[in-house]
Amino acid sequence: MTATPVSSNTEPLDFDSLVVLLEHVFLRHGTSTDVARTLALNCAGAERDGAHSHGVFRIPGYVSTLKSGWVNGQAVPVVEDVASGFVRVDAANGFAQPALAAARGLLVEKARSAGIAVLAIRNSHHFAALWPDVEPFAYEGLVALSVVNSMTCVVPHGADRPLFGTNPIAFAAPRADGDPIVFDLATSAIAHGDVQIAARKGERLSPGMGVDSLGQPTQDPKAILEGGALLPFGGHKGSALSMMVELLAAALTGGNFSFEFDWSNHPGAKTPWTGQLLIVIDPSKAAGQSFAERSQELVRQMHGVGLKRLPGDRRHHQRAKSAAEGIRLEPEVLANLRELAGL
Ligand SMILES: NC(=O)C1=CN([C@@H]2O[C@H](COP(=O)(O)OP(=O)(O)OC[C@H]3O[C@@H](n4cnc5c(N)ncnc54)[C@H](OP(=O)(O)O)[C@@H]3O)[C@@H](O)[C@H]2O)C=CC1
Ligand SMILES: O=C(O)C1=NCCCC1
Repeated sequence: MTATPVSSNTEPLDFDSLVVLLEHVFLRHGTSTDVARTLALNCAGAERDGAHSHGVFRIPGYVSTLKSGWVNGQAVPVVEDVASGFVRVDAANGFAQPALAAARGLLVEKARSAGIAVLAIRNSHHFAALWPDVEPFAYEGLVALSVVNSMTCVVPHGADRPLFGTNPIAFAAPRADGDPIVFDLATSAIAHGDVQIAARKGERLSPGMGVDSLGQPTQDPKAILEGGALLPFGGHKGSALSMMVELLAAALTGGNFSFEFDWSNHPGAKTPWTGQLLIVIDPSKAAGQSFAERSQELVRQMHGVGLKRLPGDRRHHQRAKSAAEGIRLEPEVLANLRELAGL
């Protein structure tokens, strides 16, 4: 690894320098070089794209989790070729992204030959944004959908206690002109990371996002974090989607439901120990070569009815801005990263 020196002032960082800095942090806290590289690219990519709830904000959580012994930063995923359209990976109590990386080649090969392929990851920890897992498939002309479950903090619609995780769903599809169509959303009214950020900033949340420890509606993020819980987005509809994520990411993969793991013996552990499912489709097997044209037509029509912003537009705008101007971190955030990296 060639480390580009990272300055200690508030000058913006280029992407590669941020990746190297984060690699140092992961390596210093016991991950293998492959895992360090994979997680550093993922986390720096989120920061570059302005996905702040899953950018460098997450690094202290990764570090405390690695220190706690909850996750194996050196895990070597075990890939199983189980059927013509099915790949299974045991992440071996490691992170989900290296498990996806290990199975990716086989997954794409199967999707291209069978038209569709499923990747079931179990025994894995996902602490990141989900869009980086699906977006690259769309740049290769494939459609991808992924779900991952997290930790119990969401009250199912109509229930009175939390059970589900914040359980995101990410989708990516190619289009003829421009970047792929990508969305990535928590099935809770707000991601847990954004509640933490709001609590730190002393901001109040919009109504309908969470309840306090007595189950009463609250807009105070601290009340949600200290014994309270989140609500699903869209009432019974988001709740049904969150239930689906539990079924696909945990029951179908052999991973834990959000309520099944107990990290109480690992103080500092933050990463949910669950599962993840990916479905990859080769659209050329269905609609022929026309899919990207058809998705472009849909975008054209959406713009035609006055839509200014598609899901993913903000990220791509921020990505271009970061490429032109660099990635700006708060001085204390940068200082903390350098300290964690031992630089
Ligand atoms: N690993 C895990 O277990 C978990 C991870 N997460 C992650 O948290 C992140 C944040 O999730 P969440 O807070 O739900 O995301 P947001 O609500 O911020 O955004 C959800 C999606 O909607 C798009 N979007 C937002 N506002 C608009 C708008 N006004 N018009 C059009 N599109 C819009 C976003 O695009 P754009 O990105 O361009 O703004 C994005 O694709 C995700 O990356 C998710 O994967 C969440 C829960 C658990
Ligand atoms: O923001 C969230 O919600 C989560 N992100 C990472 C994993 C735990 C839940």
